[in-house]
Amino acid sequence: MSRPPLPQHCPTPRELDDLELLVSGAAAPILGFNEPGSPITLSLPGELRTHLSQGEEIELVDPEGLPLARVASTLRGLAVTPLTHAQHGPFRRLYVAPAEVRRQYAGRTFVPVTDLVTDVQLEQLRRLGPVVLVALVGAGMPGVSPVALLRATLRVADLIGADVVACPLADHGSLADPALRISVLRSYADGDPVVELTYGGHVLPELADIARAERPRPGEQGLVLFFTGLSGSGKSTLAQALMDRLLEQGGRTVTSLDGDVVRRNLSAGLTFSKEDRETNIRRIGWVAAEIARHGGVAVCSPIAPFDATRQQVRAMVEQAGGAFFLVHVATPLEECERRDRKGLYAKARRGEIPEFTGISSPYEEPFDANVRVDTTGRTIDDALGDVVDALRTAGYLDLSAGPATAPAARVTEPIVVAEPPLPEPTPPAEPAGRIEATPLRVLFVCTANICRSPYMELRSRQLAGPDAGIEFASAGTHGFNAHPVDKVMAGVLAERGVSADLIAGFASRPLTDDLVDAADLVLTAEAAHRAFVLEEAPNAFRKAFTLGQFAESIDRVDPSLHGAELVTAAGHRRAGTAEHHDIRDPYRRGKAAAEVSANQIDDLLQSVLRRLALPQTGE
Ligand SMILES: Nc1ncnc2c1ncn2[C@@H]1O[C@H](COP(=O)(O)OS(=O)(=O)O)[C@@H](OP(=O)(O)O)[C@H]1O
Ligand SMILES: Nc1ncnc2c1ncn2[C@@H]1O[C@H](COP(=O)(O)OP(=O)(O)O)[C@@H](O)[C@H]1O
Repeated sequence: MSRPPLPQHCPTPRELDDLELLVSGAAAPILGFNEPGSPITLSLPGELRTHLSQGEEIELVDPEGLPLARVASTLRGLAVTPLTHAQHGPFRRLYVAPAEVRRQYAGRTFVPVTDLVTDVQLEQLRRLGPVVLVALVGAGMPGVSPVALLRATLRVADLIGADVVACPLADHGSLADPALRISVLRSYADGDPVVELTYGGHVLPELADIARAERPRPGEQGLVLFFTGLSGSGKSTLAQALMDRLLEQGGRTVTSLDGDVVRRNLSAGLTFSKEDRETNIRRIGWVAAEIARHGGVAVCSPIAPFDATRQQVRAMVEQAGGAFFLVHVATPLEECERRDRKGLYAKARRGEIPEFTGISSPYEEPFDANVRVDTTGRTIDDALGDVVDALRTAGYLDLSAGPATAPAARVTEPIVVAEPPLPEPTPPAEPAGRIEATPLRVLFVCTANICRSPYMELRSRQLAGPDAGIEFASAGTHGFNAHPVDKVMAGVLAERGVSADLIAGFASRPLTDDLVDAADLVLTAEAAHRAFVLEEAPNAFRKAFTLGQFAESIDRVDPSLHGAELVTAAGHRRAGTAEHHDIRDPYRRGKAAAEVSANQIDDLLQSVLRRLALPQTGE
């Protein structure tokens, strides 16, 4: 008698990478999922957990349904029995198991690579002798896409006569990740040296084309504009108006995924149950992500009432390399019902339409919207202006010179879509009744301007408020143009109450002499950044400090001094830089590390901002 087929489960990309580590022996001594203290975990739906707990097996399949392994519950965790190996995918030949790597490359130095190699790193590699570059390509690990990392690492290997191995080590966002990384690398090196690359330098010119393709400017990156809100809130109207602007401007391919239209085509036959709504939104998300993957703009306007489903769409889009921009059309229910354009609210109130959003089915307000627009009592153009402004500030699209709101500029202003101007930091509104009219300009500096210095800048703006008489900006010694805040750090900022608009409006930039010149005070994360600033701009000597050093220095000067006077005084009584002043880089070290750095920064900002802010008149 044939046995009934095993229940199947398709793991997440991260879990699939972990499965490969387990099967290849790279994770040894970890042998299965969910072992105590191990970050290699598999999360399963309730019914499959029950199945396992009854001593039955389940089958893990890849997204195409190919069975990869069987899993059974044991005392240690979930044991894995491999079935088939993943056989396709770019550069598959480089995914060599540790035992084979040891056989081929014994005696070499092993160097993990997670990003495009820099000039400084190439020199380091040349000094190491014969090396094997281990490209860590697991989910969330490389700074570029896995295929780009492998293509780039092969080029570097050509330059120095090295070999390349792909290792699917993923980022689990866990405190156990560093230990796992060491252990996995040891399984390849087997006693041969493992050397980490130093941080810093400029991406090699030989890799410039890969860097360019991987890090498109916001004006070239695929973009999903997702309008969510109640029926009648104005989603379709605003989405359509925005589409028109995009089309009038030209230069991008634009696809509309309107709620009603999708319901008549892609999602025909679905009901308005929670389950069917989720299916509907995931379909929209899937199509939108594919559009973004190829650099297009998708404009979506379904109700999308559930936060979790919207998050799934965001993840799909970001996974495809696109940007996800959420517009909450926050017109209140009373206004939507007053409009009742299609007479549906009246029917819903009479009980003729079951599960009607806002009446008999929930709408979960987004907490992560890039912009929130209440259309009550406003013209369409006016409401659309909020969206256009937010898109420009975030650096995604500049439609501000479009014909609809600026008729005078219609014929005179050509618009370059591919390279939108970087958003200027918005100066705080002119404070009334201040002692000094010119604000103090503070520039924060770290390496890439995506993690520590954005945290310092945005948190300072929030803590100091608009009336402190201080302008905050940030830049990176090795910053790229227009990258958003690192996701983990953005989460910490949001949890600490920094507004979504502020976070979304951030765009990274490289440090320039002009930025240093324009600043009254330069505060860096580490002493190395301060040294970099001074190398480029030696005259900045008296105004450049590490944040910790500045906090210590201001304790030494007259406590009645504030603002620019305080900076001058501190410049003459500076504390030395000390290692304990440095704020360590939490990038890619998970949430806990980001919080440690954020706490350290918060402590320092508390004392620094209080002294920098000018006392209010009348105090
Ligand atoms: N029960 C119920 N609840 C909400 N809406 C209803 C319902 N039944 C029909 N309609 C009409 O369908 C439109 C919403 O479809 P969506 O696909 O956007 O909804 S969802 O995102 O799947 O929740 C919505 O259109 P919009 O007004 O454009 O939002 C309604 O016209
Ligand atoms: N400022 C505004 N922005 C958008 N729509 C508005 C505005 N003021 C009034 N409306 C009207 O509200 C209705 C919104 O309907 P629609 O765009 O179909 O909403 P939804 O797609 O969210 O169901 C339209 O009749 C539109 O003319």
